[in-house]
Amino acid sequence: MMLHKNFIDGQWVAGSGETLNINPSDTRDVIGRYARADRAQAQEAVAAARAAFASWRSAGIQQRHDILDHIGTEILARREDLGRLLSREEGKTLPEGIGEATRAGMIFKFFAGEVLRLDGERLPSVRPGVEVEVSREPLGVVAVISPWNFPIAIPAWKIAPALACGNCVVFKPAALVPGSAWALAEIIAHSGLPAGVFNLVMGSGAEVGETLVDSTQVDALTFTGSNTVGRALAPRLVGRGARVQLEMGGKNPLVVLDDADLEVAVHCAIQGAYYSTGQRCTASSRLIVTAGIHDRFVERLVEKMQALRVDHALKEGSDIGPVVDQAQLDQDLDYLRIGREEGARLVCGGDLVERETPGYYLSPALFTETSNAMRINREEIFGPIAAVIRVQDYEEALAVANDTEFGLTSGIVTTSLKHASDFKRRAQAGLVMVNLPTAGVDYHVPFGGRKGSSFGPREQGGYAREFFTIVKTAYTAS
Ligand SMILES: NC(=O)c1ccc[n+]([C@@H]2O[C@H](COP(=O)([O-])OP(=O)(O)OC[C@H]3O[C@@H](n4cnc5c(N)ncnc54)[C@H](O)[C@@H]3O)[C@@H](O)[C@H]2O)c1
Ligand SMILES: O=CCCC(=O)C(=O)O
Repeated sequence: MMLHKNFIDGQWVAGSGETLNINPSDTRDVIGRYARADRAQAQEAVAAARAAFASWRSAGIQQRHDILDHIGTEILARREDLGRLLSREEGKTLPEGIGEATRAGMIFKFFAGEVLRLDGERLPSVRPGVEVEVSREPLGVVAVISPWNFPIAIPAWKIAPALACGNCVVFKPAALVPGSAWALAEIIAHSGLPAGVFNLVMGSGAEVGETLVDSTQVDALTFTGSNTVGRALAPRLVGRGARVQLEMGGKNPLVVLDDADLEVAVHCAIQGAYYSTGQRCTASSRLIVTAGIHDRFVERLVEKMQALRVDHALKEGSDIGPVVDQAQLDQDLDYLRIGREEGARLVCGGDLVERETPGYYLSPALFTETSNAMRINREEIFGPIAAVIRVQDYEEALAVANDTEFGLTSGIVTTSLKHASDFKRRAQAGLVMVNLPTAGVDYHVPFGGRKGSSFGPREQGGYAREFFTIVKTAYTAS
């Protein structure tokens, strides 16, 4: 089996060890061998990025555009294969895997366009005979640290804007999903980028991640992952004057009001809570339902849940793939136990499921009779588990929805324009969804949360430049 190497300063290099990645739908299936970088290699990657910065920052915008556009074209041309690899490695179903690969391609295309739209301002000065220009400059070396659950789209929405704005990149993917990261890196490596502008270092958070975080040659870190890790890293970057952007967990509410269309409500709950095995930062884990529709909603939801097929991610007809690995499965099972101990009623799912292939299969689970104070409603589970919280009216629903330390996405299902408009104004979240699942976002508009979910400027869309550039104000005597 070929060893997939790290990419440093334009060269493919072996690491100090190697990692095997395993298919969570079939644990007998070893996907590949991946080089594991150590501290020294992470430092070499940073040094290469630093050395490449001077010329990349002044590369013409046509060259930058063409390279990003080429990467996007290549990803789109290979989306079926990339999607298959992603699904085999992460466990989301094949349509979801191909969808994510497609999204990554579109992101590179979008940021190719952004290269041409990076604008500045020319303003009159308050002093006669003086002109003012406001321009944007790249930051330097950007470290990209990403999680396992969107192994190609999240790296894409960090790497593409970083390069578009003229930065050099050192990319450290999550250790569970080196395959998708390596495939993306291989496309980037063949795109015509000068050596050192983009570097891939696969390895552990404790070794490679920590090295990037503490390197004084790294000017910015864009991180997506858990709150525990993100919050611990941020002060170290801020402390040495580096920029940091964190996208972290969620405990996203979906409010269902009495006047909701029942089928829309159930569709949003199924999609938001269980697709991608519930392993999305945007997943709906708290279903906040008013009393008048509560019983009908639960009954119909359980009916639909029972029809979901949990099976091998690559099998046609699978709605939900496996949990990503044993550690995440243990966490899910722990929360199922905690929910029961807290007095919640498990009305559906939560069973380990046996299929033709040995994998981490868990049937989608629903708790009812829960309160917002329970741990299952306060802590991110990150699996196919949701809990219903019964409330009396809209005001109570809104208060419960906002009563969380997180604030990534918040959804409502209603036919009332008044409540929908009010919810859009008062939901304490970075993303608000009306009659749509809480998960599933566009690639050309800002993405990010509030409160404990995020820190720093938004990712994606034109807003991405706020993080990846620094503003300069120049005064000229005319
Ligand atoms: N808000 C968002 O946009 C978003 C998107 C996807 C996932 N997430 C969150 O990600 C989490 C799941 O992903 P995960 O388990 O990979 O998260 P994680 O925090 O364990 O790891 C994320 C990344 O950080 C690295 N890392 C770990 N320890 C490190 C350290 N000490 N120093 C530097 N790097 C370190 C990991 O190797 C990995 O690459 C969930 O909490 C989920 O909500 C958030
Ligand atoms: O897991 C975080 C990203 C979620 C996302 O991109 C989506 O819901 O579409």
